[in-house]
Amino acid sequence: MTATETPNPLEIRRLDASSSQFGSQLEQLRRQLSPSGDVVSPKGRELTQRVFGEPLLPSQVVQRICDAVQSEGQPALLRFSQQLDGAELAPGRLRLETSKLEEAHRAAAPEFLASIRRIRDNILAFQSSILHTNVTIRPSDGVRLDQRYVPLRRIGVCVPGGAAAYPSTVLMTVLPAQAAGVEQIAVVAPPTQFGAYNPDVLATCYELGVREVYPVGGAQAVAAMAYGVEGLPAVDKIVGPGNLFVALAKKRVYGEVDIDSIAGPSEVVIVADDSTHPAYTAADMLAQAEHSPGASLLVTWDPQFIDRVQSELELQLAQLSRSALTHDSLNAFGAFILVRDADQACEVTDLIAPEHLHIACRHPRKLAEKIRNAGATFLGPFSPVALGDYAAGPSHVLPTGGTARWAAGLSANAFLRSSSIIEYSQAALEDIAGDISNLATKEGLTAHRRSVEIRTHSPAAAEH
Ligand SMILES: NC(=O)c1ccc[n+]([C@@H]2O[C@H](COP(=O)([O-])OP(=O)(O)OC[C@H]3O[C@@H](n4cnc5c(N)ncnc54)[C@H](O)[C@@H]3O)[C@@H](O)[C@H]2O)c1
Ligand SMILES: N[C@H](CO)Cc1c[nH]c[nH+]1
Ligand SMILES: [Zn+2]
Repeated sequence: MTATETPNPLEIRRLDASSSQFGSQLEQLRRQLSPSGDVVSPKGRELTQRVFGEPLLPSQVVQRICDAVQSEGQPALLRFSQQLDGAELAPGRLRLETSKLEEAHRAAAPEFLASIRRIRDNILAFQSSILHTNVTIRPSDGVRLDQRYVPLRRIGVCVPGGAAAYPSTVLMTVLPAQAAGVEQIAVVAPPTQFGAYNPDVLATCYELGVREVYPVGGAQAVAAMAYGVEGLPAVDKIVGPGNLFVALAKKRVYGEVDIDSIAGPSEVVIVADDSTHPAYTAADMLAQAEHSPGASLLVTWDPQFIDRVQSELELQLAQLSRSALTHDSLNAFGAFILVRDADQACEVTDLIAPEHLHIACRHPRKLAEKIRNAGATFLGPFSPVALGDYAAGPSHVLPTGGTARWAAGLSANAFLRSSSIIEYSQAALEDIAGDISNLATKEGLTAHRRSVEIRTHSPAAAEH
């Protein structure tokens, strides 16, 4: 920016719960964050027009891409990588050579690798301790029931690479999978300096023992992992975050494969009062907005606190390396929400169902108990979201866009499939045979009834 240019003012929307328009304003905000919002930036619209020759919605773009990759395979994957990411990938070998990963690892700074190893230990300690374990019960004589957990065989991980590089996402996806015992892990990241060509991403993959890295991103990478293409065998489950196109593609391929959740653009609701420093709250809002896009919503019952945070935001923004992106993200997706009191703050938070909830007010744990819907909750002034993003142990891959109402964050348990085992003795079957007959008769399924009676009331049964 030159000295004569003035920056756009920071104009974060202000919502007031006492206003008659509050309901519709909040609804509009929720729609904007939702993955079914189907809203894309002007730049994105331009790209769509150029590639597809018409102004399609993101969901229509994703449908075109997934259909083409499913029917044509690798040629469609390469074509979209060229058209959307400007990448000229060779048809012969899609997967990055292991030597590239090894090189990045060798060149990595020892302090970086030391941090990766310490964080790995934190994540593995947490993820291993929450793993489901097999359950056996013997509710009566001759009856044994088991719930058995088996790791998935092969999974695919999306690592974003559009606006920032995410070695932390490699840690937060691969380690839970490894804690669960998954053997085959394929990582996809866009063919960019922030994605599959990022030395930190590659060094982290190598450090964790990942050897399958593919320089593809967006909906085309998700479709390739779901359907399988030459050089990239299909996976059983796709996990990891991404932009709207990645999120919509995961939604679309669900059923062909499993997915973790819709982990789209990052968001935080901060419930705060004057017991926390406004500089902390501003820093937390900026941290989320710098994901670009990233939504930062402050919910408070203290109007002066909002003004103090606004001043802090202006001060701190000027010092950030990603200042312009962060500024635009705050203007587009940020909000100050003034509520009546702590109870209304909980109601509003539950309606938004944010990916991250940071409660930075008095008695945070008490408030947390009143809120049902949040991907991950951070309590008190010294638990910023960045702690969970990078180091604490729970995965930072969390449900976004209101999906925390029903979805959970990624964890080692997401890589386990459960199945039940049922074993009865003849005497135990005889005990329950009458009930089965009654229900089977009601359903008119006489062959079902007979399959039990033949074991309990027949000459064959008498032989046992
Ligand atoms: N929820 C979480 O756990 C979590 C973790 C890390 C990051 N994030 C979020 O993930 C997002 C990552 O975004 P990103 O920018 O890095 O992108 P990304 O790497 O997820 O996707 C980039 C790809 O999208 C495709 N694409 C871009 N514009 C397109 C268009 N107009 N049409 C079709 N395809 C298009 C391109 O192929 C590109 O390679 C951020 O919003 C960040 O907040 C979320
Ligand atoms: N806040 C993102 C979604 O939870 C994760 C992340 C990675 N790096 C920094 N932050
Ligand atoms: Zn973050």
